[in-house]
Amino acid sequence: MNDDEIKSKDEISELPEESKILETQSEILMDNHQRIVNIRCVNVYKIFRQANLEVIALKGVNLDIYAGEIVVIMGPSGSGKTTLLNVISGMDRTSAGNIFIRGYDITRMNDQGVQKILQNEIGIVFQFFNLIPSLTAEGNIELPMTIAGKDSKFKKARVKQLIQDIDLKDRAHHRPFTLSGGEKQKIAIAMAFANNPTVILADEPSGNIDSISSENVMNIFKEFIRKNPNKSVVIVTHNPNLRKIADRTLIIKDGQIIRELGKLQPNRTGLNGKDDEGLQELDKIIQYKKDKDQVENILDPQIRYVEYKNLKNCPNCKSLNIIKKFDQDQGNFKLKNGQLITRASIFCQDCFQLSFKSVSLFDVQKNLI
Ligand SMILES: Nc1ncnc2c1ncn2[C@@H]1O[C@H](COP(=O)(O)OP(=O)(O)OP(=O)(O)O)[C@@H](O)[C@H]1O
Repeated sequence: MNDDEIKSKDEISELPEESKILETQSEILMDNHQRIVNIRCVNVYKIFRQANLEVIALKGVNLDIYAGEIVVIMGPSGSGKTTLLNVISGMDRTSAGNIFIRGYDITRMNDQGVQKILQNEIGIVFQFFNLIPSLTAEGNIELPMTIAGKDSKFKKARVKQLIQDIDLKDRAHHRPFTLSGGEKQKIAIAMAFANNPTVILADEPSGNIDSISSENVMNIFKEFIRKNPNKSVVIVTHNPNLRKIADRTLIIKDGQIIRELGKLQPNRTGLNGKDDEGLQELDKIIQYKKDKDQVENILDPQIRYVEYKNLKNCPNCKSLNIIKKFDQDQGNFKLKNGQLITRASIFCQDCFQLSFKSVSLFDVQKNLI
């Protein structure tokens, strides 16, 4: 069944006053190539403030997600992926910038308007499934429709269709604790589809399931877009396998989209193949962050001096009377030819010269005592 057959005109007229005004103001968004834009972020900022601490989680994100697309968002831990999904869904408010969902600017809506958009236009797949333990698979799938006020005849037909779509007929009456991770994830996806949203947002949908279930999840998303070419799926993940179904992959780092990768070519050797330049670059970024964290852990600011075996003498006067340490200033880690380069400083207690030497992370790890 094509999901568009389900959404009635009445549902649109149910939208609150404020969003109705916006609907008449904003036509369907199109880009320069006449593609329909289901999600548009314009210079989006999100700043978290806690006491004196300020974290800029999103720093001016601009993006368009088109109808018929599956877009994967990847990036190192803490780069802003979940924050981006949260502001797109309206679950969290932006600090600045605009977000349009199917033409509605949700940043200009009151909470009631955003809530309606969230109910009608957006389906969210959570990493930890978020199922109600006391309800059966069917009961969980029905829940978003009950919240949206759908009548029982509609709900019954829709649940039946969704259970069939996710191939879980024999588990329909089971409660979540009797289901596998993969089955729970399928139900979570059916819940996201329930109200026939324009946009599906999934946060690490393969995070807590095995690889076969992960393939199933990919197939469900692919099938959803094939049947509904006017809809979009956005997936945040660390799992490069999900790129297999992505039309585009956006790389986010430090709250900014820094790169866009296209569709994986079927003739390429594989996800980690030498020829997948973009993914290699992503690996480097993720590895860089991991290595940087690791170095920062080793270089505990409380421990000011670390011994570096390779440096025996002062480069200036060759004295052995030297103090060696790694420079821990922020920004002193660089990625060069795939190696994380940091800086060792050598202070000579005879000639009082301070010298520096670039060392790779490999050397740091090997030579630290
Ligand atoms: N509620 C919050 N209060 C304060 N800081 C937050 C909050 N939520 C996120 N952050 C910070 O914002 C930044 C981005 O976090 P976010 O969870 O979006 O990253 P992520 O890319 O999804 O990470 P991961 O891959 O580990 O899930 C991080 O520095 C995080 O600590």
